[in-house]
Amino acid sequence: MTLADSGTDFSTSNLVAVEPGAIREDTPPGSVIQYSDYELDTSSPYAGGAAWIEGEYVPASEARISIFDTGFGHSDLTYTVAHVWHGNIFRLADHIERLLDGARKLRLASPYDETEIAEIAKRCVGLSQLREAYVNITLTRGYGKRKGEKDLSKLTSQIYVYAIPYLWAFPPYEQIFGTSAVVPRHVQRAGRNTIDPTIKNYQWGDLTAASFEAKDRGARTGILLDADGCVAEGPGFNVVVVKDGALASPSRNALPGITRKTVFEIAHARGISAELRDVTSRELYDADELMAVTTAGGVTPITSLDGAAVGDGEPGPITVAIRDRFWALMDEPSDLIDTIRYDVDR
Ligand SMILES: Cc1ncc(COP(=O)(O)O)c(C=O)c1O
Repeated sequence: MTLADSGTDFSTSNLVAVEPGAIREDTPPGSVIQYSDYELDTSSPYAGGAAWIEGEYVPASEARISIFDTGFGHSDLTYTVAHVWHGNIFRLADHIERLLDGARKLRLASPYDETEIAEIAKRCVGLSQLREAYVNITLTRGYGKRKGEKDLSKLTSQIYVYAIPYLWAFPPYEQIFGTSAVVPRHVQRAGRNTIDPTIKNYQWGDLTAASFEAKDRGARTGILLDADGCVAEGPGFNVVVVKDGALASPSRNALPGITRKTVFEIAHARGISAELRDVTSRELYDADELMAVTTAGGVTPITSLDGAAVGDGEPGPITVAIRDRFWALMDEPSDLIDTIRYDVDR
């Protein structure tokens, strides 16, 4: 399938939402990515999306936060996005650990501990009834008693959580058939001495500019370099290069992605070398295979870079093997997954 005949409108957002009201995206028949077959009980106001805002569960459509929250005004926050697949939430503890590590670097105190955050997240999913969900946990510096308070010591931090139908950075058909990327000419990824990209944050100015440039140049997404010309990351994903059977991904100016961690573990379990290190732009263009890896897009083969084929222009064997193993993990009992309880009182 080419991108042109997929029928998708490649709007400027890097996330591809399912149809309004729908809870499933079309997936290629027989592929490893298949939604659960179930119906929502729409008598519950939480059906299809639930949020936790200031100590209360609310239907996602009613979730509102204060305009005075410095998360909004100054992007003074950190967040994570975990996913639920076939009723199992994946690596929630790792997501919360990364969230709280980021908070520590920002000197941002969490109002809840790991266990409490995990319970809230799982309950949002349970209430939503979604077997496949996108789960956002955002920790902001919050707001003060005085409207627009800027004295950081007078702000009360907040945690907001929501579970909604899956939002794909790379929808299933791109994960199966491949996608296209460009290296932006006009923007670089913020470096660690600016807005530290290892702390997951809503500063998306550079990533959004890259998405626009990619669209202008007829590609699906962008792979940003850093100020040294080394590979950083893309709008919502880590980049993994494959050369001569070995994997490499940038050790700096990129988020320590949970999906990338999983990809590396899968590789190591198969005796494939996988290394975090500087990756030069030359290595990007010389790669045998390229992967975009993210919670919101699994393991997606990038089959075209700056209009030229990557390798032979088809999803490569290592990428495909890792992608399939990644999705298989969602159904295997292990300490990577937690089964959601959907039977709790609504
Ligand atoms: C900028 C950026 N890099 C990388 C990733 C991938 O991280 P993860 O695998 O933890 O979802 C994301 C996820 O959304 C991201 O926003």
